Amino acid sequence: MVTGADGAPEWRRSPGGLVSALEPVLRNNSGGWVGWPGQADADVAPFVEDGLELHPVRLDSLDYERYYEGFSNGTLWPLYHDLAVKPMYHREWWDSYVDVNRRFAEATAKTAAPGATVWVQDYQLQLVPRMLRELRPDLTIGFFLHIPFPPVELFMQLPWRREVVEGMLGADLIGFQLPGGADNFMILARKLLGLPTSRGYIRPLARHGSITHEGRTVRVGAFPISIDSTRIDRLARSRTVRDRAAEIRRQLGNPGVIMLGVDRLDYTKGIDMRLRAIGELLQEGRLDPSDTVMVQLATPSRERVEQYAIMRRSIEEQVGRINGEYGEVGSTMVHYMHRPVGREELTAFFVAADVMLVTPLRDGMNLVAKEYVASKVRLDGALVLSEFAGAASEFKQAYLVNPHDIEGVKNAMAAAVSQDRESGRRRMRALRRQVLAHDVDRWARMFLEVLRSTSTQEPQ
Ligand SMILES: Nc1nc2c(ncn2[C@@H]2O[C@H](COP(=O)(O)OP(=O)(O)O)[C@@H](O)[C@H]2O)c(=O)[nH]1
Ligand SMILES: O=P(O)(O)OC[C@H]1O[C@H](O[C@H]2O[C@H](CO)[C@@H](O)[C@H](O)[C@H]2O)[C@H](O)[C@@H](O)[C@@H]1O
Repeated sequence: MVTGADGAPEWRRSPGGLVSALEPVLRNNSGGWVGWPGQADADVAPFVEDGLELHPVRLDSLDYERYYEGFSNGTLWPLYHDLAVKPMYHREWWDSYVDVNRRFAEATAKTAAPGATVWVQDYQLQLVPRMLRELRPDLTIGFFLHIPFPPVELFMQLPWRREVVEGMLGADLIGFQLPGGADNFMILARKLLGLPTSRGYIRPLARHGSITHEGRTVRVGAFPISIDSTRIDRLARSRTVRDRAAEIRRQLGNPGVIMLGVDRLDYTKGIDMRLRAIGELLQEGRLDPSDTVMVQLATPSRERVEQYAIMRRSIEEQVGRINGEYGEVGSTMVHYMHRPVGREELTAFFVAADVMLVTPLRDGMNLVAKEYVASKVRLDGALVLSEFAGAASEFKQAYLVNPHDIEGVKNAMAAAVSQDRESGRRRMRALRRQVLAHDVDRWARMFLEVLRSTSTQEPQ
């Protein structure tokens, strides 16, 4: 919820992959959504918006600071993203996390029909499965983690590690993006809680693991999330988007190469390193500033968290430096926008871009990479993709890079810029086949099928 120009509250779609992925799923399953209204201190009664049933849970300003900015994004986010910055451990943040998780569990317990299926989403709500099971043992509960689950040696830093793992174990099925995260969780359940677990590695979608906990069997699996590929493919083919893409090219001065980055402004996304790589390629004469343009769309995110503010300053400085050195009157090298754009506009940027740069240091999946591929209906374009994004496990035909190896990133960018048409088309065709066959609807169906099958099984 945001305050509109006339001072009245308005509803806007939240940025980020979780909402993009789940909106179509809820619509197709006629489910209700229990969530926070997106504005602190707002008292909002349950309502229906654009056909979706929404059940707001109130957060006050202190909850926002301690639970959302604090424990969720100052502790868990960096801890689960390979310590990209130092996680902070504060007892009052943890207390707030427990308190807010309890409120979500209570709101859900009140809302859910007898025997309903509840699907709890993401790291902000890891305690809800257990709390909800205590309140409503009749429910079937799934939990999905959208971000990476770290190796045991990192997770063990968390002072409340036991509580978090036990919280998640309240679910009947715990889903991760990749088998690696699921395996990490299984090892942790064995080592930290001494629980009996199945052996052998987990495979995406097919091979699941199981953990025995308090007389129940908890299933664990990998379910790589995706996008509404058909919708994006259709949007990219529409006249409006194609015309807008052509206009964007013109507005950028019809350069030979348009490079694009689209990210929440987050230190995990590797925006700074991709700018550094561009700066060096220009300096070495491997990119022609008169024929190349970079567009970076950076959606504002978690702006009051200190590390995000630091990152923003550093990125804006880099943009200024590159433009200062290589820009000319009437032709800017890096076009940087720090505001969200509409879905059609975003798709037009994907259609216009010759090279897409997705270089996170660590990322659960990265839906932007999938959206770019789904938008490339003419098989043009090239995707430079970090090996540390979940999407890399499906996108072998991308230009895969290690974002810690700047020379490797520069070489991949240079190769993507100069790829020959036929090999580029071959790569893009293979990427598109993957993303069109594995859409978000399939992801949700697979998860929910396994979840429903758990409610009928006997404990092992
Ligand atoms: N409409 C719109 N969507 C955006 C914008 N920036 C990012 N997104 C969407 O937010 C999602 C980002 O998801 P993902 O790449 O998985 O990374 P996340 O931000 O860590 O969830 C994608 O669906 C993007 O298309 C924007 O400016 N406008
Ligand atoms: O709600 P915000 O704090 O603004 O953050 C936006 C979302 O970011 C994260 O997205 C993750 O989920 C994506 C879909 O599964 C995945 O592709 C991406 O790699 C993840 O970073 C976060 O997990 C969500 O909870 C946030 O809503």
